Amino acid sequence: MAAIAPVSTTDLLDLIKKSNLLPTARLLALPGPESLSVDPRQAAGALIQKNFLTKFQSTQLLAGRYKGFRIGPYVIQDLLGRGGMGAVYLGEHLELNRKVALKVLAPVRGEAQQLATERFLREARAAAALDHPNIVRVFDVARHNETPYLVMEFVDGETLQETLDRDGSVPPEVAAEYVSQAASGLQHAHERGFIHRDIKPANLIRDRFGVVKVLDMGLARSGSDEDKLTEVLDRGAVVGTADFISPEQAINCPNIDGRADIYSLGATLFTLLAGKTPFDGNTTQKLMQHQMKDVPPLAGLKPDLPTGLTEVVARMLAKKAADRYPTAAEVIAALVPWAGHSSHVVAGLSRTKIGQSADRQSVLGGWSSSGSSQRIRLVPLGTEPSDSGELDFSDTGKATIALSGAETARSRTPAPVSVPVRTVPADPLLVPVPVPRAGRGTMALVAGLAFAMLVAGVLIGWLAFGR
Ligand SMILES: Nc1ncnc2c1ncn2[C@@H]1O[C@H](COP(=O)(O)OP(=O)(O)OP(=O)(O)O)[C@@H](O)[C@H]1O
Repeated sequence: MAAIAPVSTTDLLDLIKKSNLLPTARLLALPGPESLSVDPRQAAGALIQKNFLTKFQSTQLLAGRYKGFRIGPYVIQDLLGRGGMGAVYLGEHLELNRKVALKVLAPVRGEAQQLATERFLREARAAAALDHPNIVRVFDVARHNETPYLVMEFVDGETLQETLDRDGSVPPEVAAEYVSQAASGLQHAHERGFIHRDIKPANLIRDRFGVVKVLDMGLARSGSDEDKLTEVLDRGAVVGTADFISPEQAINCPNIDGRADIYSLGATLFTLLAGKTPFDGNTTQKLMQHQMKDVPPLAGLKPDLPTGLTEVVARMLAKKAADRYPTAAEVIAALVPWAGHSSHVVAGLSRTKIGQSADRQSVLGGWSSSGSSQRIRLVPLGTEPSDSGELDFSDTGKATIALSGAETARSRTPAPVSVPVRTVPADPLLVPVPVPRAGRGTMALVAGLAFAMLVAGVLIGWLAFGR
Protein backbone atom coordinates (compact mmCIF):
# COMPACT_ATOMS: atom_id res chain seq x y z
CA MET A 1 0.00 0.00 0.00
CA ALA A 2 1.34 3.44 -0.93
CA ALA A 3 2.40 5.65 1.98
CA ILE A 4 -0.05 8.43 2.80
CA ALA A 5 1.59 11.67 3.87
CA PRO A 6 0.12 13.24 7.02
CA VAL A 7 -2.12 16.21 6.24
CA SER A 8 -2.49 17.37 9.81
CA THR A 9 -0.39 17.44 12.95
CA THR A 10 -2.74 14.88 14.49
CA ASP A 11 -1.96 12.55 11.56
CA LEU A 12 1.75 13.11 12.15
CA LEU A 13 1.47 12.31 15.86
CA ASP A 14 -0.50 9.16 15.01
CA LEU A 15 2.26 8.07 12.65
CA ILE A 16 4.87 8.67 15.35
CA LYS A 17 2.87 6.46 17.73
CA LYS A 18 2.47 3.73 15.11
CA SER A 19 6.14 3.89 14.14
CA ASN A 20 7.35 2.53 17.47
CA LEU A 21 10.36 4.79 17.32
CA LEU A 22 10.00 6.37 20.75
CA PRO A 23 10.47 4.51 24.02
CA THR A 24 7.43 4.64 26.29
CA ALA A 25 8.75 7.43 28.50
CA ARG A 26 9.39 9.68 25.50
CA LEU A 27 6.05 8.77 23.97
CA LEU A 28 4.29 9.90 27.14
CA ALA A 29 6.18 13.19 27.02
CA LEU A 30 5.26 13.82 23.36
CA PRO A 31 3.49 17.20 23.02
CA GLY A 32 -0.17 17.08 21.98
CA PRO A 33 -1.53 18.70 18.79
CA GLU A 34 -2.75 21.72 20.77
CA SER A 35 0.83 22.71 21.67
CA LEU A 36 2.18 22.29 18.14
CA SER A 37 1.66 24.12 14.85
CA VAL A 38 -1.31 22.89 12.81
CA ASP A 39 1.07 22.51 9.86
CA PRO A 40 2.61 19.00 10.19
CA ARG A 41 5.91 20.21 8.66
CA GLN A 42 6.29 22.93 11.25
CA ALA A 43 5.19 20.53 13.98
CA ALA A 44 7.85 18.05 12.83
CA GLY A 45 10.45 20.85 12.93
CA ALA A 46 9.51 21.62 16.53
CA LEU A 47 9.74 17.92 17.44
CA ILE A 48 13.24 17.78 15.93
CA GLN A 49 14.24 20.76 18.05
CA LYS A 50 12.87 19.08 21.16
CA ASN A 51 14.83 15.90 20.27
CA PHE A 52 11.77 13.74 19.75
CA LEU A 53 12.66 13.14 16.11
CA THR A 54 15.78 13.24 13.94
CA LYS A 55 15.71 14.95 10.55
CA PHE A 56 15.76 11.57 8.84
CA GLN A 57 12.83 10.29 10.88
CA SER A 58 10.90 13.49 10.21
CA THR A 59 11.47 13.21 6.44
CA GLN A 60 10.25 9.61 6.47
CA LEU A 61 7.17 10.36 8.57
CA LEU A 62 6.23 13.42 6.50
CA ALA A 63 6.32 11.14 3.44
CA GLY A 64 3.91 8.83 5.26
CA ARG A 65 6.52 6.14 5.97
CA TYR A 66 6.29 4.87 9.51
CA LYS A 67 7.47 1.25 9.25
CA GLY A 68 11.00 -0.05 9.63
CA PHE A 69 12.24 2.38 12.28
CA ARG A 70 12.98 -0.47 14.65
CA ILE A 71 15.60 -3.12 13.96
CA GLY A 72 15.90 -5.47 16.90
CA PRO A 73 16.53 -3.30 19.95
CA TYR A 74 17.74 -0.38 17.81
CA VAL A 75 15.86 2.69 16.55
CA ILE A 76 16.93 3.96 13.14
CA GLN A 77 18.04 7.57 13.38
CA ASP A 78 19.71 8.28 10.08
CA LEU A 79 20.85 6.77 6.81
CA LEU A 80 24.67 6.72 6.80
CA GLY A 81 25.18 5.38 3.31
CA ARG A 82 24.43 2.68 0.80
CA GLY A 83 26.78 0.02 -0.48
CA GLY A 84 26.59 -2.88 -2.86
CA MET A 85 24.81 -5.08 -0.34
CA GLY A 86 22.39 -2.79 1.38
CA ALA A 87 22.09 0.30 3.48
CA VAL A 88 24.01 1.39 6.56
CA TYR A 89 21.97 3.20 9.21
CA LEU A 90 22.75 5.03 12.38
CA GLY A 91 20.90 3.17 15.12
CA GLU A 92 20.46 3.85 18.80
CA HIS A 93 19.86 1.14 21.33
CA LEU A 94 16.42 1.78 22.79
CA GLU A 95 17.45 1.13 26.38
CA LEU A 96 21.17 1.80 26.47
CA ASN A 97 21.20 4.90 24.22
CA ARG A 98 24.33 3.54 22.57
CA LYS A 99 24.82 4.60 18.97
CA VAL A 100 25.84 1.96 16.45
CA ALA A 101 26.02 1.54 12.67
CA LEU A 102 23.61 -1.08 11.36
CA LYS A 103 24.35 -2.66 8.01
CA VAL A 104 21.08 -4.09 6.77
CA LEU A 105 21.15 -6.53 3.92
CA ALA A 106 18.98 -5.42 1.01
CA PRO A 107 16.32 -8.01 0.22
CA VAL A 108 17.36 -10.09 -2.79
CA ARG A 109 16.07 -13.40 -4.03
CA GLY A 110 17.43 -16.90 -4.05
CA GLU A 111 21.10 -17.54 -4.36
CA ALA A 112 22.06 -13.89 -4.16
CA GLN A 113 20.54 -13.79 -0.68
CA GLN A 114 22.62 -16.78 0.35
CA LEU A 115 25.77 -15.19 -1.00
CA ALA A 116 25.08 -11.95 0.79
CA THR A 117 24.32 -13.79 4.01
CA GLU A 118 27.57 -15.69 3.73
CA ARG A 119 29.44 -12.43 3.24
CA PHE A 120 27.74 -10.93 6.26
CA LEU A 121 28.87 -13.84 8.36
CA ARG A 122 32.34 -13.59 6.99
CA GLU A 123 32.51 -9.89 7.80
CA ALA A 124 31.26 -10.57 11.31
CA ARG A 125 33.74 -13.39 11.89
CA ALA A 126 36.69 -11.48 10.52
CA ALA A 127 35.91 -8.35 12.46
CA ALA A 128 35.15 -10.27 15.65
CA ALA A 129 38.63 -11.78 15.53
CA LEU A 130 40.17 -8.33 15.30
CA ASP A 131 40.44 -5.77 18.05
CA HIS A 132 42.22 -2.67 16.92
CA PRO A 133 41.57 1.08 17.02
CA ASN A 134 42.16 1.29 13.26
CA ILE A 135 39.61 -1.38 12.36
CA VAL A 136 35.85 -0.79 12.60
CA ARG A 137 34.51 -3.23 15.15
CA VAL A 138 31.59 -5.51 14.53
CA PHE A 139 29.64 -6.19 17.71
CA ASP A 140 26.94 -8.51 16.56
CA VAL A 141 25.13 -10.12 13.68
CA ALA A 142 21.44 -10.91 13.89
CA ARG A 143 18.19 -11.11 11.96
CA HIS A 144 15.19 -8.83 12.04
CA ASN A 145 12.13 -10.28 10.31
CA GLU A 146 14.41 -12.66 8.41
CA THR A 147 16.64 -9.78 7.27
CA PRO A 148 20.26 -10.16 8.42
CA TYR A 149 22.00 -7.12 9.85
CA LEU A 150 25.40 -6.33 11.27
CA VAL A 151 25.86 -4.18 14.35
CA MET A 152 29.05 -2.16 14.01
CA GLU A 153 30.94 0.54 15.81
CA PHE A 154 29.53 3.86 14.59
CA VAL A 155 32.25 6.05 13.18
CA ASP A 156 31.20 9.68 13.28
CA GLY A 157 33.16 11.02 10.34
CA GLU A 158 33.66 10.48 6.64
CA THR A 159 35.35 8.00 4.32
CA LEU A 160 38.56 9.05 2.59
CA GLN A 161 36.62 8.75 -0.68
CA GLU A 162 34.26 11.43 0.61
CA THR A 163 37.29 13.54 1.56
CA LEU A 164 38.66 13.09 -1.96
CA ASP A 165 35.29 13.92 -3.53
CA ARG A 166 35.22 17.15 -1.58
CA ASP A 167 38.89 18.23 -1.53
CA GLY A 168 40.30 16.60 -4.67
CA SER A 169 43.51 15.46 -3.01
CA VAL A 170 45.13 15.41 0.42
CA PRO A 171 48.37 17.12 1.58
CA PRO A 172 51.35 14.72 1.72
CA GLU A 173 51.80 14.63 5.49
CA VAL A 174 48.05 14.08 6.02
CA ALA A 175 47.90 11.34 3.38
CA ALA A 176 50.96 9.67 4.95
CA GLU A 177 49.32 9.75 8.36
CA TYR A 178 46.01 8.33 7.11
CA VAL A 179 47.80 5.53 5.31
CA SER A 180 50.02 4.82 8.32
CA GLN A 181 46.95 4.43 10.50
CA ALA A 182 45.31 2.11 7.96
CA ALA A 183 48.59 0.16 7.77
CA SER A 184 48.51 -0.20 11.54
CA GLY A 185 45.05 -1.80 11.34
CA LEU A 186 46.23 -4.01 8.48
CA GLN A 187 49.32 -5.07 10.42
CA HIS A 188 47.01 -6.27 13.18
CA ALA A 189 44.77 -8.10 10.68
CA HIS A 190 47.72 -9.66 8.85
CA GLU A 191 49.29 -10.83 12.11
CA ARG A 192 46.06 -12.74 12.72
CA GLY A 193 46.04 -14.23 9.25
CA PHE A 194 43.40 -11.97 7.67
CA ILE A 195 43.85 -10.27 4.33
CA HIS A 196 41.35 -7.48 3.67
CA ARG A 197 41.44 -7.74 -0.14
CA ASP A 198 39.50 -4.55 -0.87
CA ILE A 199 41.46 -1.65 0.57
CA LYS A 200 40.39 1.60 -1.09
CA PRO A 201 39.56 5.17 0.03
CA ALA A 202 35.86 4.23 0.37
CA ASN A 203 36.81 1.54 2.89
CA LEU A 204 38.85 3.85 5.11
CA ILE A 205 36.77 6.04 7.39
CA ARG A 206 38.12 8.87 9.54
CA ASP A 207 36.37 9.91 12.74
CA ARG A 208 36.06 13.40 14.23
CA PHE A 209 39.27 12.92 16.21
CA GLY A 210 41.31 12.02 13.14
CA VAL A 211 41.38 8.26 13.74
CA VAL A 212 41.30 6.33 10.46
CA LYS A 213 39.59 2.93 10.57
CA VAL A 214 39.44 0.12 8.06
CA LEU A 215 35.84 -0.64 7.07
CA ASP A 216 34.23 -3.59 5.45
CA MET A 217 36.05 -6.76 6.38
CA GLY A 218 33.49 -8.57 4.22
CA LEU A 219 36.06 -9.91 1.80
CA ALA A 220 38.65 -10.68 4.42
CA ARG A 221 39.76 -14.25 4.48
CA SER A 222 41.73 -15.97 7.19
CA GLY A 223 44.10 -18.87 6.83
CA SER A 224 42.04 -20.89 9.31
CA ASP A 225 40.72 -24.30 8.35
CA GLU A 226 37.15 -23.10 8.45
CA ASP A 227 37.87 -20.37 6.00
CA LYS A 228 39.66 -22.77 3.68
CA LEU A 229 36.13 -23.77 2.75
CA THR A 230 35.20 -20.30 1.62
CA GLU A 231 38.58 -20.06 -0.05
CA VAL A 232 37.65 -23.04 -2.18
CA LEU A 233 34.23 -21.60 -2.79
CA ASP A 234 35.73 -18.27 -3.70
CA ARG A 235 37.91 -19.82 -6.31
CA GLY A 236 36.69 -18.54 -9.62
CA ALA A 237 35.99 -15.02 -8.48
CA VAL A 238 38.34 -12.09 -8.88
CA VAL A 239 37.76 -10.04 -5.78
CA GLY A 240 38.71 -6.43 -5.26
CA THR A 241 38.02 -3.05 -6.80
CA ALA A 242 39.54 -2.45 -10.23
CA ASP A 243 41.14 0.89 -9.36
CA PHE A 244 43.02 -0.49 -6.35
CA ILE A 245 43.38 -4.20 -7.04
CA SER A 246 46.80 -5.85 -6.82
CA PRO A 247 48.21 -7.54 -9.94
CA GLU A 248 48.00 -10.94 -8.25
CA GLN A 249 44.32 -10.46 -7.32
CA ALA A 250 43.56 -9.29 -10.86
CA ILE A 251 44.59 -12.67 -12.18
CA ASN A 252 42.83 -14.43 -9.32
CA CYS A 253 46.02 -15.84 -7.87
CA PRO A 254 44.97 -18.29 -5.13
CA ASN A 255 47.94 -17.58 -2.87
CA ILE A 256 47.75 -13.90 -2.14
CA ASP A 257 49.05 -12.55 1.15
CA GLY A 258 49.16 -9.27 3.05
CA ARG A 259 51.28 -7.70 0.33
CA ALA A 260 48.14 -7.57 -1.86
CA ASP A 261 46.68 -5.18 0.73
CA ILE A 262 49.94 -3.21 0.69
CA TYR A 263 49.54 -2.72 -3.07
CA SER A 264 45.92 -1.56 -2.64
CA LEU A 265 47.03 0.74 0.16
CA GLY A 266 49.73 2.08 -2.19
CA ALA A 267 47.08 2.73 -4.85
CA THR A 268 45.05 4.49 -2.15
CA LEU A 269 48.04 6.64 -1.14
CA PHE A 270 48.67 7.42 -4.81
CA THR A 271 45.05 8.54 -5.18
CA LEU A 272 45.10 10.64 -2.02
CA LEU A 273 48.25 12.43 -3.20
CA ALA A 274 47.50 12.73 -6.92
CA GLY A 275 43.75 13.23 -6.68
CA LYS A 276 43.30 10.51 -9.29
CA THR A 277 43.56 6.75 -9.39
CA PRO A 278 46.73 5.19 -10.85
CA PHE A 279 45.11 4.01 -14.08
CA ASP A 280 42.29 5.18 -16.34
CA GLY A 281 40.04 3.14 -18.60
CA ASN A 282 37.33 0.58 -18.19
CA THR A 283 37.49 -2.31 -15.74
CA THR A 284 39.32 -4.65 -18.11
CA GLN A 285 41.85 -2.01 -19.06
CA LYS A 286 42.48 -1.19 -15.41
CA LEU A 287 43.02 -4.86 -14.53
CA MET A 288 45.49 -5.20 -17.36
CA GLN A 289 47.35 -2.05 -16.48
CA HIS A 290 47.72 -3.10 -12.85
CA GLN A 291 49.49 -6.16 -14.18
CA MET A 292 51.50 -4.79 -17.04
CA LYS A 293 51.87 -1.06 -17.04
CA ASP A 294 54.14 0.96 -14.79
CA VAL A 295 52.23 3.30 -12.53
CA PRO A 296 52.60 6.86 -13.85
CA PRO A 297 55.29 8.68 -11.85
CA LEU A 298 53.65 10.75 -9.12
CA ALA A 299 56.30 13.40 -9.59
CA GLY A 300 54.92 14.02 -13.09
CA LEU A 301 51.41 14.55 -11.71
CA LYS A 302 52.36 16.48 -8.58
CA PRO A 303 55.84 17.96 -8.95
CA ASP A 304 55.84 19.40 -5.40
CA LEU A 305 55.63 16.03 -3.67
CA PRO A 306 58.69 14.98 -1.63
CA THR A 307 60.76 12.55 -3.69
CA GLY A 308 61.13 10.13 -0.81
CA LEU A 309 57.37 9.87 -0.48
CA THR A 310 56.87 9.14 -4.18
CA GLU A 311 59.47 6.39 -3.82
CA VAL A 312 57.49 4.84 -0.97
CA VAL A 313 54.35 4.85 -3.14
CA ALA A 314 56.27 3.30 -6.03
CA ARG A 315 57.53 0.49 -3.80
CA MET A 316 54.07 -0.19 -2.40
CA LEU A 317 52.85 -0.41 -5.99
CA ALA A 318 55.57 -2.78 -7.22
CA LYS A 319 54.14 -5.32 -9.65
CA LYS A 320 55.85 -8.23 -7.90
CA ALA A 321 54.77 -8.77 -4.30
CA ALA A 322 58.40 -9.57 -3.42
CA ASP A 323 59.44 -6.06 -4.44
CA ARG A 324 56.92 -4.39 -2.08
CA TYR A 325 57.35 -3.73 1.63
CA PRO A 326 57.03 -7.16 3.19
CA THR A 327 54.76 -5.98 6.01
CA ALA A 328 52.35 -3.16 6.71
CA ALA A 329 54.53 -2.24 9.70
CA GLU A 330 57.36 -1.52 7.31
CA VAL A 331 55.10 0.79 5.34
CA ILE A 332 54.54 2.70 8.58
CA ALA A 333 58.28 2.87 9.15
CA ALA A 334 58.83 4.12 5.61
CA LEU A 335 56.21 6.85 6.15
CA VAL A 336 57.61 8.06 9.49
CA PRO A 337 59.40 11.05 7.90
CA TRP A 338 56.01 12.44 6.77
CA ALA A 339 53.48 10.98 9.19
CA GLY A 340 55.78 11.17 12.16
CA HIS A 341 53.81 13.01 14.80
CA SER A 342 50.66 11.00 14.96
CA SER A 343 49.68 9.62 18.32
CA HIS A 344 46.97 7.69 16.48
CA VAL A 345 49.61 5.66 14.64
CA VAL A 346 51.39 4.98 17.91
CA ALA A 347 48.15 3.99 19.61
CA GLY A 348 47.39 1.59 16.75
CA LEU A 349 50.88 0.14 16.66
CA SER A 350 50.74 -0.55 20.38
CA ARG A 351 48.00 -3.08 19.56
CA THR A 352 50.19 -4.96 17.12
CA LYS A 353 52.91 -7.41 17.92
CA ILE A 354 55.42 -4.68 17.26
CA GLY A 355 53.94 -2.63 20.04
CA GLN A 356 53.64 -5.56 22.42
CA SER A 357 56.67 -7.69 21.84
CA ALA A 358 59.59 -7.43 24.24
CA ASP A 359 61.78 -8.74 21.46
CA ARG A 360 60.95 -6.07 18.96
CA GLN A 361 64.14 -6.58 17.01
CA SER A 362 62.85 -9.89 15.74
CA VAL A 363 59.39 -8.50 15.01
CA LEU A 364 60.80 -5.50 13.26
CA GLY A 365 62.85 -7.56 10.90
CA GLY A 366 64.98 -5.16 8.94
CA TRP A 367 64.43 -2.21 11.23
CA SER A 368 66.80 -1.29 13.90
CA SER A 369 65.50 -1.11 17.40
CA SER A 370 67.09 0.49 20.39
CA GLY A 371 66.44 1.63 23.92
CA SER A 372 64.31 -0.01 26.55
CA SER A 373 61.60 -2.51 25.76
CA GLN A 374 59.15 0.35 25.87
CA ARG A 375 60.76 2.30 23.05
CA ILE A 376 61.46 1.32 19.53
CA ARG A 377 63.41 3.17 16.98
CA LEU A 378 62.13 2.97 13.45
CA VAL A 379 64.71 3.34 10.76
CA PRO A 380 63.38 2.42 7.35
CA LEU A 381 66.02 0.43 5.53
CA GLY A 382 68.26 2.39 3.23
CA THR A 383 67.49 5.78 4.76
CA GLU A 384 69.61 8.19 6.69
CA PRO A 385 69.32 8.12 10.47
CA SER A 386 67.70 11.57 10.25
CA ASP A 387 64.74 9.84 8.62
CA SER A 388 64.18 7.68 11.63
CA GLY A 389 61.33 7.93 14.07
CA GLU A 390 60.93 6.78 17.61
CA LEU A 391 57.84 5.28 19.11
CA ASP A 392 57.47 5.36 22.82
CA PHE A 393 54.96 3.13 24.54
CA SER A 394 56.35 3.72 27.98
CA ASP A 395 54.16 5.93 30.16
CA THR A 396 50.66 5.23 31.27
CA GLY A 397 48.49 6.12 28.33
CA LYS A 398 51.05 8.55 26.92
CA ALA A 399 52.36 7.88 23.48
CA THR A 400 55.19 9.74 21.94
CA ILE A 401 56.46 9.69 18.44
CA ALA A 402 59.55 11.68 17.70
CA LEU A 403 61.48 12.39 14.57
CA SER A 404 65.18 12.88 14.92
CA GLY A 405 66.86 15.77 13.18
CA ALA A 406 65.16 19.13 13.03
CA GLU A 407 61.84 17.85 14.32
CA THR A 408 61.12 17.97 18.03
CA ALA A 409 59.35 15.33 20.03
CA ARG A 410 55.74 15.78 20.96
CA SER A 411 53.64 13.87 23.37
CA ARG A 412 49.93 13.36 23.19
CA THR A 413 47.45 11.04 24.76
CA PRO A 414 46.00 8.71 22.18
CA ALA A 415 42.31 9.24 21.50
CA PRO A 416 40.43 6.64 23.53
CA VAL A 417 38.27 4.16 21.69
CA SER A 418 35.13 4.46 23.69
CA VAL A 419 32.86 1.81 22.22
CA PRO A 420 32.90 -1.39 24.27
CA VAL A 421 33.61 -4.54 22.35
CA ARG A 422 31.00 -7.22 22.10
CA THR A 423 32.34 -10.12 20.16
CA VAL A 424 30.13 -12.10 17.88
CA PRO A 425 29.19 -15.46 19.37
CA ALA A 426 30.97 -18.46 17.95
CA ASP A 427 27.66 -19.84 16.78
CA PRO A 428 25.90 -16.87 15.22
CA LEU A 429 22.24 -16.91 14.37
CA LEU A 430 22.95 -17.21 10.72
CA VAL A 431 23.95 -20.42 9.08
CA PRO A 432 26.70 -20.17 6.47
CA VAL A 433 25.60 -21.38 3.11
CA PRO A 434 28.15 -23.17 0.97
CA VAL A 435 27.66 -21.47 -2.35
CA PRO A 436 30.26 -19.89 -4.62
CA ARG A 437 30.76 -16.15 -4.46
CA ALA A 438 29.76 -14.12 -7.43
CA GLY A 439 30.05 -10.51 -8.48
CA ARG A 440 28.72 -7.75 -6.25
CA GLY A 441 29.00 -4.26 -7.63
CA THR A 442 32.52 -3.10 -7.66
CA MET A 443 33.69 -5.93 -5.47
CA ALA A 444 33.56 -9.16 -7.34
CA LEU A 445 34.26 -9.89 -10.92
CA VAL A 446 33.50 -13.36 -12.06
CA ALA A 447 36.71 -15.10 -13.02
CA GLY A 448 35.49 -16.63 -16.20
CA LEU A 449 34.45 -13.24 -17.41
CA ALA A 450 37.61 -11.59 -16.20
CA PHE A 451 39.85 -14.22 -17.72
CA ALA A 452 37.96 -14.16 -20.99
CA MET A 453 38.26 -10.41 -21.07
CA LEU A 454 41.89 -10.56 -20.13
CA VAL A 455 42.81 -13.06 -22.78
CA ALA A 456 40.81 -11.22 -25.41
CA GLY A 457 42.23 -7.93 -24.27
CA VAL A 458 45.89 -8.80 -24.02
CA LEU A 459 46.65 -8.00 -27.64
CA ILE A 460 44.54 -4.88 -27.60
CA GLY A 461 46.10 -3.89 -24.32
CA TRP A 462 49.63 -4.15 -25.56
CA LEU A 463 48.69 -2.15 -28.63
CA ALA A 464 46.75 0.43 -26.65
CA PHE A 465 49.06 0.96 -23.72
CA GLY A 466 52.38 -0.53 -24.65
CA ARG A 467 54.85 -0.64 -21.83
N1 LIG B 1 30.63 1.78 10.86
C1 LIG B 1 30.24 2.85 10.15
N2 LIG B 1 30.12 4.07 10.73
C2 LIG B 1 29.74 5.14 10.00
N3 LIG B 1 29.43 5.10 8.69
C3 LIG B 1 29.52 3.92 8.06
C4 LIG B 1 29.93 2.73 8.74
N4 LIG B 1 29.92 1.71 7.86
C5 LIG B 1 29.55 2.23 6.69
N5 LIG B 1 29.30 3.56 6.79
C6 LIG B 1 28.84 4.46 5.72
O1 LIG B 1 27.99 3.73 4.87
C7 LIG B 1 28.50 3.73 3.54
C8 LIG B 1 28.19 2.40 2.88
O2 LIG B 1 28.92 1.37 3.55
P1 LIG B 1 29.11 -0.05 2.88
O3 LIG B 1 30.15 -0.80 3.65
O4 LIG B 1 27.79 -0.69 2.73
O5 LIG B 1 29.54 0.44 1.50
P2 LIG B 1 30.60 0.04 0.44
O6 LIG B 1 31.85 -0.46 1.12
O7 LIG B 1 30.73 1.21 -0.47
O8 LIG B 1 29.82 -1.07 -0.29
P3 LIG B 1 30.27 -2.45 -0.75
O9 LIG B 1 29.73 -3.36 0.31
O10 LIG B 1 29.62 -2.58 -2.07
O11 LIG B 1 31.76 -2.40 -0.83
C9 LIG B 1 29.98 4.01 3.69
O12 LIG B 1 30.49 4.61 2.54
C10 LIG B 1 30.01 4.95 4.89
O13 LIG B 1 29.74 6.27 4.46
